[in-house]
Amino acid sequence: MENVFDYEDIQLIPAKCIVNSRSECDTSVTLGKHTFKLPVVPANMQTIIDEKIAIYLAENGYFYVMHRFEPEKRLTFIKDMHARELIASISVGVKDEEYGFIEQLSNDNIVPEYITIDIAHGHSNAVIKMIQHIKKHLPESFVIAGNVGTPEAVRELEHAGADATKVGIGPGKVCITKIKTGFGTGGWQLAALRWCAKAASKPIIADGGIRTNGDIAKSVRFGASMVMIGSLFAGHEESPGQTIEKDGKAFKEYFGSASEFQKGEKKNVEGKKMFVEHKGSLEDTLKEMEQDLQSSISYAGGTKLEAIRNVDYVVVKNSIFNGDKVY
Ligand SMILES: NC(=O)C1=CN([C@@H]2O[C@H](COP(=O)(O)OP(=O)(O)OC[C@H]3O[C@@H](n4cnc5c(N)ncnc54)[C@H](OP(=O)(O)O)[C@@H]3O)[C@@H](O)[C@H]2O)C=CC1
Ligand SMILES: Nc1nc2c(ncn2[C@@H]2O[C@H](COP(=O)(O)O)[C@@H](O)[C@H]2O)c(=O)[nH]1
Repeated sequence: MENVFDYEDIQLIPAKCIVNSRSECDTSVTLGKHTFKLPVVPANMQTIIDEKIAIYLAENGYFYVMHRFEPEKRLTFIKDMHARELIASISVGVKDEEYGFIEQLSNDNIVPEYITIDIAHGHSNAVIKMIQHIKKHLPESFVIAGNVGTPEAVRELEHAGADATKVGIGPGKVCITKIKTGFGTGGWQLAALRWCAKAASKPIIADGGIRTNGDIAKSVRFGASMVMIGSLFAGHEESPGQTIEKDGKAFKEYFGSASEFQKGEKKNVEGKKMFVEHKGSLEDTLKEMEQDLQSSISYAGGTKLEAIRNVDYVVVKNSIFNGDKVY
């Protein structure tokens, strides 16, 4: 594979501005039958999202994906979201019991608007079978399948019926897949996204490796319809993780879905736990993301996200931070 690069290696090139204020720029995106305020979704991880955050996001026009690590709560969750006239967006795995769960939803006519098949190595017959099972029993649900890192995988999952694919194996902040297995898109996630996007005929969600708000615009430039983010959404007042205090400063836990902390055992561990600085309210982060993305659209010379897709770029090989820390 030629031209391998990652987020920090790229700068997008400005085009002539056509707005008088950044507030004229529209960051909304349509995925399936619904339009959302931002092309950003907090990761479906237990220290990133819970029921309260899901309700907040849905009520305020943001996309969300609930995690799958309390399976017994999913049915009530969908019913509760629908009772509030909000979209229901859940995750499933591929183990035997998940087949029964999908059939139960179908039998009870409970149809989540979005279902994300969330496993580490999504280019597999297990995921293909689950896509087909969901499409057979819940044909109205929009199916996001992942995670993958190659054009072949994108094509196969789309062909099986996935409505969108999720790209990113190993670029996550609490991921240790790249270290423990030697595989993945860690270190070249943006190039992998471009590679996959060229093969895709349906939306792609870029997952993992976003470290700054500018990386959202770069993901859109290289083919993402939506971006899934964990670490930037960890550490908020509302975040589910445990809070600790160290040297008078507050920190919150952020752990991988394949970590020992999530699994409760040391088996096939591919994730770790870290503590991130407490960073105020989720609402402020979402607002800042929107403003930064509006600014990105203005630099792209347009008024909508699509403008970013056509801008030129340069490869600056690890130099955009000029040796500075990110923040
Ligand atoms: N995006 C990423 O880079 C990664 C994300 N994760 C996250 O961690 C969570 C747990 O993922 P996962 O372990 O897949 O979920 P599960 O523990 O639910 O495993 C799903 C199924 O896939 C099998 N499986 C898992 N990994 C592989 C593999 N490399 N090759 C073949 N079969 C495999 C498992 O069997 P068995 O366990 O017996 O092998 C199991 O049957 C998910 O939320 C996932 O998104 C994990 C790693 C990487
Ligand atoms: N390899 C692993 N990847 C994981 C694990 N838990 C979650 N993830 C992935 O990371 C992203 C979030 O990345 P970030 O850079 O924004 O923090 C998440 O959406 C998953 O795809 C894990 O235990 N191991």
